[in-house]
Amino acid sequence: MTNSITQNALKALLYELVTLPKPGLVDPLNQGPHPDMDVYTFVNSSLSLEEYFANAETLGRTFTKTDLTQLFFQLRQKGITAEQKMVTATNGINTHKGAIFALGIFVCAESYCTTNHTELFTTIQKMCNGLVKHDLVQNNQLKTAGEQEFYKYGAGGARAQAEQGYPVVRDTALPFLKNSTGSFQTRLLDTLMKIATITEDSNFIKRAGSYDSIRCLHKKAAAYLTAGGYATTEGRQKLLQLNAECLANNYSLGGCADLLIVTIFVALERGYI
Ligand SMILES: CC(C)(COP(=O)(O)OP(=O)(O)OC[C@H]1O[C@@H](n2cnc3c(N)ncnc32)[C@H](O[C@H]2O[C@H](COP(=O)(O)OP(=O)(O)OP(=O)(O)O)[C@@H](O)[C@H]2O)[C@@H]1O)[C@@H](O)C(=O)NCCC(=O)NCCS
Ligand SMILES: Nc1ncnc2[nH]cnc12
Repeated sequence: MTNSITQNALKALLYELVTLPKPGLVDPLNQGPHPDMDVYTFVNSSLSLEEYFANAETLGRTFTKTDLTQLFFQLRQKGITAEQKMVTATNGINTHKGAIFALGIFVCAESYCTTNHTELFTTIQKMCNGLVKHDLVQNNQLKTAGEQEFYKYGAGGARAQAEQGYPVVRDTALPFLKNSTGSFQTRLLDTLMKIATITEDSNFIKRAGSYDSIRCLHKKAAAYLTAGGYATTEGRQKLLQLNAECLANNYSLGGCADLLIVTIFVALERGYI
């Protein structure tokens, strides 16, 4: 039977998916600016990752060396295989590349921490120590959106979050979700928007074509929360407006979605939700 860490990882993917109405993202009512994927594509993608999370969990539990960067590089090999499985399950569509990276790290680290009685975010920092330098500074073939944005703007994207021990999750999203009240939908949507107030989402920046555009997203997400979030009529109106803008301009919040996924995972592990 699948153990609870792996189950919580799968739950986190599905909780994020069914949350609606999410701006710039796929949900059960809307494909947002992602015409090549829908909710079924994400269900197929999520289930294809079960074995990967189980492997990440085993890796964390059985790792005995002191240099935790070796744990990360062993996990990455499994992540590359998981990406191939995801692409097969989705007929070639990139649904969860960012989540394979981020949630894989959280699952592996959580499992390591449970066995070794260490703190989660510090363990992640140790696993990902030097990652930006390894992947971006010493890399002269910058191909992906994240790699090119590092070259153009110095933004470290998904790797920088990991190397810093996910400060967006640790200091902002997780305390926010823990203290939130109301329906699940309201809590998770508001947490997504909280994440969107501060995240340098490389997916959004790539689609918008400029780094400055992310400041505009930060402001709109903050205005939604100031209006009272999803529990208020004004908040809902602002969210629907942002949804429409994302659709019209082809903006995606893929990186924010991944950070919501890992926040949900930790909240489930700690019994906050
Ligand atoms: C380190 C990797 C994640 C590879 O990263 P990449 O170089 O692509 O770097 P980033 O762009 O920085 O991040 C990748 C995805 O991570 C999500 N993300 C973005 N910003 C953040 C952030 N600030 N914090 C956390 N996470 C973030 C986001 O994922 C979502 O968007 C995906 C779709 O986006 P993208 O791939 O750019 O777009 P396309 O497929 O072209 O489609 P369109 O949407 O434009 O149509 C989706 O998957 C969401 O999950 C970022 O995209 C990791 O993959 C890795 O380690 N790779 C290297 C493997 C390797 O080492 N190979 C060599 C052998 S050793
Ligand atoms: N719901 C979603 N829509 C689009 N990209 C995503 N990446 C992770 N979750 C996503």
